[in-house]
This record gives sequence, C-alpha cells and structure tokens, in this order.
Amino acid sequence: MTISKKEMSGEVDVDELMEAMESNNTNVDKNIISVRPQETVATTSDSSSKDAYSLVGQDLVWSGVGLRLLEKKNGGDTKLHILKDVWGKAEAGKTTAIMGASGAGKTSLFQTLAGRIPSSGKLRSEGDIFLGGARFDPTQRDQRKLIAYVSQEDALQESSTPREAIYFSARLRLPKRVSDEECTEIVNAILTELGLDDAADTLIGGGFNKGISGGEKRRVSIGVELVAKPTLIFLDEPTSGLDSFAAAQVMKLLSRVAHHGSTVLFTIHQPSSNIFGTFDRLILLNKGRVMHQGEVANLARDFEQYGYPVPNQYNPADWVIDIAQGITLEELEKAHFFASAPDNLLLAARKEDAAETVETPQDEHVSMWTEFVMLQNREMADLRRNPAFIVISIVVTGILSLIFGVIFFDIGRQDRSEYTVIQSQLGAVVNVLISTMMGQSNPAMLTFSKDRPVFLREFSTDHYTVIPYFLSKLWREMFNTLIATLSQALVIYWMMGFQMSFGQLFAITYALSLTATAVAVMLGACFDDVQNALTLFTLVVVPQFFFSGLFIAIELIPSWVSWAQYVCSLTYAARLGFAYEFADCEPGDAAANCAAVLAANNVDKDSTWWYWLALLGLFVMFRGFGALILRYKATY
Ligand SMILES: Nc1ncnc2c1ncn2[C@@H]1O[C@H](COP(=O)(O)OP(=O)(O)OP(=O)(O)O)[C@@H](O)[C@H]1O
Repeated sequence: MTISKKEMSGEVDVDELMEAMESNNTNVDKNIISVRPQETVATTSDSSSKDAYSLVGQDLVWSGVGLRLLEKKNGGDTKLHILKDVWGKAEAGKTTAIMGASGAGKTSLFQTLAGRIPSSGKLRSEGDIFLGGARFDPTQRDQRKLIAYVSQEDALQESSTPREAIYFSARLRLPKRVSDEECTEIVNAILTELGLDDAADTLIGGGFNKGISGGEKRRVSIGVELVAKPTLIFLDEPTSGLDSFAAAQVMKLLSRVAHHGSTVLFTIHQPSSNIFGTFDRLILLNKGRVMHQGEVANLARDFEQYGYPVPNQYNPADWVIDIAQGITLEELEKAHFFASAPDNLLLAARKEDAAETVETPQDEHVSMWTEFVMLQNREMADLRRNPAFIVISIVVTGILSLIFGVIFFDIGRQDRSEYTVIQSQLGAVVNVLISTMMGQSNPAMLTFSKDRPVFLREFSTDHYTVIPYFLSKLWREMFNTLIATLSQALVIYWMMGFQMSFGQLFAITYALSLTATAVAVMLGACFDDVQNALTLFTLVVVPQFFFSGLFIAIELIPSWVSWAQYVCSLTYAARLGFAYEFADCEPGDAAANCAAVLAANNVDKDSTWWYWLALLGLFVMFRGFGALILRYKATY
C-alpha cells in the first residue's frame, strides 16, 4: 500500500484512507463479518439457541443512571455525585462515542453500563438499563457475557500470534457444538475483516520482544472480542496510544462492525476531526451530567441552535469540549444544554414482546478439559518461544550456586565436634534455603504480573474457569522451578559436601520453592501494580528468616511471636534440612553438637513426614487463596 504525503503528515481523510486500504487489500470481503459465529452456529443449532443469539445488535437504552461516592467527612456521611441522572442510548448498527473533558464522568458512565462498578462499598450505582427492550443488569455475570469489553491496554498473550489469540478466544467462547474447523473459518474471516492477514502469524510481542505494531495489537484486541459475536461492543479509549493512521484504521473498523449490525459504544478523548467524523452518535458529558446527545451529522445544526455554532476550520470535537470547559454551567443551562431524558425514552425502549429481563445464550460451553488443553498448549508455545527465560534462570542460579559452593566449600564433610563447623553447616543449609526461596519467587511474581491482565480479561469474558487456568500455570511454574532447583542442587551438593542425600536436598529445595512461588503468586494476584506485590512480599518473607534457626534458636524466640513459625514454609524446610543433615553424627562431641542443633530448633528426627505434610498444606493453602483472590478480582 502506498501512503500519500498528506497521510504521512497526519492529515488523513479516513474515507479516502480506508478506500485506499480496501482497494489495496483485494482480499477484504466487506460482508465477511456476516460469516460470524451466529450464522455458523445457526447452521447446526436448534431454534432456541438461534433465539438466544438473535440478541446481537440490540439498542441499549439507559435512564436515571447515577453513581454516588459515599464518604465520611466531619463525622457525617457525604455523597459525591459522580454521575447524576444520566440518560442515553447506543443504537444497533451505529457507533456511539462518549466524550467530555477530563473528570466529566466518561469512564464512570462507561464502566457503570459495562457492569464493572459494583454497587457496593463506597460506590453506589443506580438507574434503569434496557437492552433490546428487556431490562438489563450488566453487573450480573451471565448478562455481562453479552458485552465485549476492550480496555485501553491491550491485555494479550505476547507469545501468541494474532491468529492463535483469536482462535483461542473463538474455541473457548463459542459453543461446544461449533467444530474446530468452523472456528478456524471464523478466525480467518475475522483476520481478513481486521486487515490482519499479513500480520496473522507474527508474534504479538511486547516488552523486549518486538512484535506487531500498536495499531495491529488494538485490532487483535477487538478481534478476540468480535469472535464471540457480542451483542454490545464497549471500548475504552480505542485510539489511545495510536498514531493518526492506526487510529483511523481502528475507527473505520469499528464503523464497519457497527454497520454490520452491532452496537458499538466507546469513550474517547480529543479525537481529531476526521476521526470524529466517523462517529454516528455523540454523548457529551459535563460534570457527571449529559450536556448534549445526538447524531454527529446534526452536531453543527444542534450547536448553532444552542447559540454556539462550530466555527469554520475548527475541529468540532475540540469545539464541544471547549464549550463544556469554558462556559459556566448556568450559562450552558440557559442555552438549553443538559436536556432531561425524553419522557418516553424507556417506554419506547421497552418492547411488549420482549422478556422481562434480558435472556442470555444457554449454549453449552466447552469442557474444562478443553479449557485446560487450550491453556496448556498456549503455555507450551510460550515455553518454546521464550527459551531465554529458562536459560537466564539456569545461568543465574548456576553462578549463585557456584559462589555458595566456593564459600562453603566442603563444609559438610568437616569435623562436627567443632562448634564453629556445626554453626557453619547450619548456615550452609539455611543459606541454600533462603536463596531458593528468594530466587524462585521473584521471577514467578514478575511473570505472573505480566499474565495477570490477560487472565483478568479472559476470565471476566468467560474464556475458562479458574481451575484449568491454575493447573496450567502450576504445571509451567513447576517446570521452571524444577529446572532452577535442579541446577542449584547439582552445583552445590557435591561442592558443599552435604551429608543428606542428593534426593533429600533436591526435594526440600523444590518443595520450598513451590511454596514460596505460591505465596508470590498469591500476593501478585492481590495487586495491579507488581511493585506493591514485591514490597509486601519482602514484608512476608524476611521475617521468616528468623524462624530458620540461623539467627536465633527458635526456642529463644518470645512465645507470643513464635506461633508464626507454624505458617512459615521456611520453618518446615529448615527442620527437614536439619533433620536429614544432622541425623547421623559421629558419637561424642559431634553427636552432642548435632543433638543441640536439633533441640534448639524443635526438630524431631522421627516426625519428618509431618514437616512434609505441613509444607504441602501451606502450598495448597497459598495456591487456593491465590485462586480465590484472582477469581474475586476478575469478577469486576
Ligand atoms: N472511585 C472513585 N473515588 C473517588 N472519586 C471518583 C471515583 N471514580 C471517579 N471519581 C471522580 O469522578 C469524576 C469522574 O471521573 P471519571 O474517571 O469518570 O472521569 P473521566 O471523564 O473518565 O476523566 P478522564 O478523561 O480524565 O479519565 C472525577 O472527578 C473522579 O475523580
């Protein structure tokens, strides 16, 4: 495709541009979006599921929508109205933009309509929403399935290609009865519709891995939602972070999608005039209220009637925001902005023959096993495509282990009758355990923080359930941890001359690293920002060092804090290490020193199975909490 100077300079005429794109891309079938799940499904489905799918492309109408923030100030309750009596509609077959100055309430309205603000805690939402003539409650998980939600950040699996990402979404979200071949056909059609044929098999990439462009990523994000044939498509700032060319492509795509029958609603901040010209409808918010609403084609006429005609050569999008920001509320009201909702808005929206509340498709979802297999395949592909992670882990662990090996060289084989030797041997065991704990959990937390937004998006849009996700992640973490702990054990075991068996050393460090990783993932699940998780991790892990027996004998720790040893994985790993390492000592002073170490750390040589059980219990508990937290987070 050739790009004119005009386009290069950013003065892109969208229609011209898209015509150029389409004439250059002869493969584009303008009707291809009609080859979508609904139709494919309909060929093999019964009439009841056809009805369910006939929800596609329905008008969304809302009235009296409010959002209040309840705060306690000066001893009393105060209410801040973030949104007040907001009304509007997003029509099927049209794109509707929500605009407003910063703080006008765009995101609040958008998220309220998308059911992403729970009416609990400090925020209270209210209002009536109708979809296709029936009452719609987007906070209900099953009703929210009808909404495709494309967030500002592209939460995509970096090691997948656009084709794989869209297929993943198709296979897991389309009904079970849609065959794999049909899924592939749908994916191919969507890739063409998105103009992604050329980039279909390039890695999405991110971070240090260069992949497809930002505009292509945004189109993939839209594609993974389109594939589920949603009734409503919600996009939060779909053009943010894109250059004018990519932004124009995305907007034109949304217009095409809407004109094929879908209901497209999005927030947007300061669009250029040519992008603004692609919108069908505009909802202009000001201080949480609807200042103006109507067809974009009539905007010049409407603003002239208000007494604020759009000046020539002025970007109408800038003009409406300038008016909203620059004129006082009183004057705007006098000019007849802020009209109330038409009396018959909801009455007109309510259809006689529609069900009382929106009915959602009851199609059978693919099995948990399919979910697991799909997730597993994605993990395997990630492993194949990111060998650097494993290589770096082996090299770093190997070097660190060599340093320990050199410092504690042969320590385990030395005479234990010496107090300094037994103290150093204890230090060697604890040092290896602490390094195992820290070494494995930090990378796991960082990896998880990258995966977390992908999970939240996919789980909240019904790709899979928590259990298959956690099992596939567990498998991957077990593999990464296995490689790292094995390399560590191979280097240090003979260098440091441990007296326990190689298998025992490996098993203890492996179990400890899995438990520490479970804690890291649990904390990672709690926070959006990995920095917070890392800070809390330090707070959770460092105090455990005091229960390792190295810094202070456990029996000397004050009893009112010593209970904490029972929830520390390091305690049990250290006890196992001491039990195996100091079990058989030469009679005499050596045996006495060994017995003293065991006694000071409450180690019972005959109860090692208890310690294993405790480690397993902690692992299961932290994993379980992690899954529950993630599930909760993904609910909104
Ligand atoms: N959870 C909350 N707690 C306190 N104030 C909130 C909350 N959510 C929104 N607000 C306030 O409500 C107002 C509207 O916020 P909102 O994020 O919806 O605006 P916006 O139009 O999307 O702004 P921007 O374009 O800057 O993102 C702002 O003044 C914001 O500070």
